[in-house]
Amino acid sequence: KHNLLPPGPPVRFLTGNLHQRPTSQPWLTYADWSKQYGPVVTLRTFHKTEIILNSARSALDLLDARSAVYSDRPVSGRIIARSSMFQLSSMDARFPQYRRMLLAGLNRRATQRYRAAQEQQLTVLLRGLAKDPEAFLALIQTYVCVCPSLVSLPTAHSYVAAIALRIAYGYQVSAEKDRFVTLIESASRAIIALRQSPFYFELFPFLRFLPSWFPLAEFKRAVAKHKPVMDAMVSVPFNWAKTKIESGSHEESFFSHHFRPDESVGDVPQGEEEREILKWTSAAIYVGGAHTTTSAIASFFLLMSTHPAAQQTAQAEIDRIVGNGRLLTLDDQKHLPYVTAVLKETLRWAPVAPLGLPHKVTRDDIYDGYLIPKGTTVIANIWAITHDPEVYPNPFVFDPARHLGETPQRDPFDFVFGYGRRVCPGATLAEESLFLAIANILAAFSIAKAHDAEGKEVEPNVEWRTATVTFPTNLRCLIVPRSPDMLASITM
Ligand code: HEM
Repeated sequence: KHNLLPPGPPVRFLTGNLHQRPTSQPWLTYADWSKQYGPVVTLRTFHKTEIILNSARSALDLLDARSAVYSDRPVSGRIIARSSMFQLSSMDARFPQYRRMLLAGLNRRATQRYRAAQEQQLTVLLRGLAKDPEAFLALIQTYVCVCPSLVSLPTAHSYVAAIALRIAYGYQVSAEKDRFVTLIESASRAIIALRQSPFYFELFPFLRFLPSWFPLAEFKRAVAKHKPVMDAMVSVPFNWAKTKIESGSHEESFFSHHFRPDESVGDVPQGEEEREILKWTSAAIYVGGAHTTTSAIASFFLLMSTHPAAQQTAQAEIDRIVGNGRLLTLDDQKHLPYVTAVLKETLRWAPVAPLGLPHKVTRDDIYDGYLIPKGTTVIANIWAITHDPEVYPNPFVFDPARHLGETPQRDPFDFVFGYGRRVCPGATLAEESLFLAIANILAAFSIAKAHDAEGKEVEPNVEWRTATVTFPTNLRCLIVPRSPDMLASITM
């Protein structure tokens, strides 16, 4: 048995499971397969092996407990986004420093530095929501670049974009068509376009050595086309922030905290390589944080519109704490367990990254008697894990109360932010930005199902985008201020 891979759907000669690979919401198909083949499922495509972990136990046993060998990334991603923090090999000499820099700049103590900026952006968000709730929802979608027809809408009011850029660089998003937001969104679209490139390149990475005029090297031409905007995404904000620091007119940020303008000053000299790492870690804050947090806020709107009782319970809790209508801050969180439970349940019910990011194992391993060969891509099916009835009874029911009481169910934060040495370094910041957003939105607004032209409620008909970061599309709901006074006082 030790030479056997974990079970999986039957393979065809040469192409393996290619004919069965799901093209839409693969996490659902993988979860179905796990009922037949067990929680650890093998998939083969030509010579490539992928192992999908569909249970909490297998994900924690392998990706967390054996993280020393399960923390590499597959090569294909590295080809798409060279030097990107997300794809950096765990064997790369720069990896520990990348991680250290991100964790030190984004841990709970460090994020306190950004509280004022977060609260300021929050006021902008609440005002924007009051002024044009419909547009706000469109903006969320624009932000994720799922709908090209919406891309021209102003993204400047986006709470998350603004927070990410302020925290990363101390940059304040300007009114409409902000140049950094536009640039970064163009680069995000380029990355999405590259991900849709021919699959054979992913399967046979050696094709990257073909000259770009070669017929099969289409992907290489696409990389060359998109490279300038992807490079600009990291270097333009970097150069802006550097100039600000050098002129002494900067706002405190992740960047300013790590950047040393003069190499000879300070106890740690800053060389070319360290600057390069800082450039990519700063960009990772936007790339990693913006779409994910936005997706969670979108799911929150959807769930509040369909679960009025949960919404009212959360609002009653908020009203008891801040009857006077002030802005809720992170210091209030300890008094708001139900609101915190709404946040946890939103991320459990609609995990933002249903398949996380792929890991790669760096040496042969044995698990439950099966072989997991060196080089295998290992994917945690986060969606299946947060819908596992053994961990979360009645998993399809949205029930914040499951996270409360003497014996709360397992904290979904243990799963939704990934695992081991690759666990999301922005988890604390994400939790804080999300808490601030949802608590204050609940304090100020009521969220209900959208109405049709005759004023009748319309059942939401959302579809979940198939991508690394999913998102409820076709999202519509009715957002109305709970009371004009309350709104006026918290956005004053
Ligand atoms: C609701 C919000 C978020 C969710 C659900 C989320 C989830 C994830 C997941 C599942 C991974 C992959 C972990 C793995 O490979 O096992 C990840 C990686 C990452 N996330 Fe997040 N994330 C969120 C917000 C953020 C924020 C706010 C930031 C930055 C400030 C961020 C920065 C990153 C980075 C840089 C990585 C790559 C880590 C690495 O490859 O070593 N994320 N995130």
